[in-house]
Amino acid sequence: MVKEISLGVGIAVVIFLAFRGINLFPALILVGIGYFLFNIFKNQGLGTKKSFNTHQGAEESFSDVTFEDIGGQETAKNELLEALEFVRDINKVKSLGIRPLKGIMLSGPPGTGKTLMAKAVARHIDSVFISTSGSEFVEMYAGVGAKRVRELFEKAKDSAHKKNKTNAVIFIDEIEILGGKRGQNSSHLEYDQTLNQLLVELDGMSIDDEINILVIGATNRIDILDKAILRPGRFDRIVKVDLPDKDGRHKILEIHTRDKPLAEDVDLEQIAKETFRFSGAHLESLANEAAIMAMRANSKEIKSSHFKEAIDKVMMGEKLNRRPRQEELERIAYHETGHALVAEFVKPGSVSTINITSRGKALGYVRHNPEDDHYLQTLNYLKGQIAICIAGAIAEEIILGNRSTGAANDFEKATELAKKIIFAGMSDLGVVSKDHLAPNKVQEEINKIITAEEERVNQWISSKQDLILEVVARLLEEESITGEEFRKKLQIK
Ligand SMILES: Nc1ncnc2c1ncn2[C@@H]1O[C@H](COP(=O)(O)OP(=O)(O)OP(=O)(O)O)[C@@H](O)[C@H]1O
Ligand SMILES: [Zn+2]
Repeated sequence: MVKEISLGVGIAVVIFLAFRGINLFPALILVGIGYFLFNIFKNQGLGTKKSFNTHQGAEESFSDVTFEDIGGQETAKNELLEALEFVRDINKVKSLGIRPLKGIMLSGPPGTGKTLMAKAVARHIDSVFISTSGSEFVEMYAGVGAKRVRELFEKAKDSAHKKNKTNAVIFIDEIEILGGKRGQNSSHLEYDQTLNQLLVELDGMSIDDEINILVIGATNRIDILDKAILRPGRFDRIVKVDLPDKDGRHKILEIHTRDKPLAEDVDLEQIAKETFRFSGAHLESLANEAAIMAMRANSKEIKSSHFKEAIDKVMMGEKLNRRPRQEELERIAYHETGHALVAEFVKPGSVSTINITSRGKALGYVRHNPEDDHYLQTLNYLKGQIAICIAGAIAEEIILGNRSTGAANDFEKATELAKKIIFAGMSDLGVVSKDHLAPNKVQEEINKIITAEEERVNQWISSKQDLILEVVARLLEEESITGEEFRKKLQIK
């Protein structure tokens, strides 16, 4: 309606000016500018009714997730529960004059259960749960983001009122999008206002408010957050959520298979061992994929073999349609067998599967039986890992006479490992500082470390060429070979 009126007025002005014999050009420009401004106001929500809607991106729900539904993450869960005492015991907190808990920052890689935790928190303190994402606040027009932040907090209070609750949890996923460092360049002006508004809301919250709001942010880039957001009285609890360890993976698998018919031969602990570096989201998808494999095989139960297939699928993505040429496959087989052989030398019993079926990005792969997760790495361990990394290329070289580009990634990894040795003070350079070591010195030492490993690997591979030929023949036939079978052949040779 407003739009029609303003257009009408514009046209009337133009006609009037035309009658007066005045040059139309400036008038048209004026009308244009008017129309442009009108649109800006409209989008800012000053011109039309629509804008008074509450923030559309935020979703309100009641959370039925409990802390029991979250596998592993014991440290994170305990930290959260401890922090929540403050919310549950609000009267004590008040009487002692303790600063109320306003914000918690969950920091960690994708798929590790940050959203689940926020939901469990909401349930634990019996509150409404409003969730949104940092990306919802990014708009072209100045002020829109800030307005949405205001609306978000209004909505939280409103919902709590309507549901007769005294607590509300606001969950902001990907908070780094709106809470990134301010003032880095002028186009960040919009984010600045949005972030400022969030800080204003947090600072404005008081222990005497009728509704207690707890804001939970989640990010996998805590390094790029504006420091202001993490200050006391804002998101001053940082809870780290890591990839699950073996035990955690086991518990997560139990959670996601509790309603599924598992066959006798399924050993969740073994699966947990084989899914090193899987996130909770990967494990959830693994359980689902295994069930799909069982359905395809017309099986009423999910068997160990279905899990094995599902692990490969989740790990490497869908099988590619394109089958590599025979000579390419052969090269891949030599390469992977090289990795596997050295892995067995470095740590007997560590190979779980060798596979040359091309899946996802990697052409072939060796799956390792990961040992217990460990947090400290010895020099011998790191050297062994370097040897395993470069073994693929060396096998190609010894047997086929040259290396290929397929090993580029392996060498990158080997270089990283060598750097770890150097900067942990475990190389011949002794204890060194990153800042004071000339790059060519570092490179020299990297070369030295890798060359020493190349010698070991050369010997190992040269001494087992017969075995490698045999395994490769088998791989070309069957596409994969199990660790047990591989070790049997290794013992005979
Ligand atoms: N610790 C866990 N226990 C049980 N299930 C989990 C766990 N972690 C993740 N999951 C599963 O993965 C799914 C995705 O997890 P969630 O969305 O909580 O991760 P997130 O850390 O918020 O990820 P993102 O950073 O990508 O938003 C969950 O719905 C759940 O099925
Ligand atoms: Zn490789």
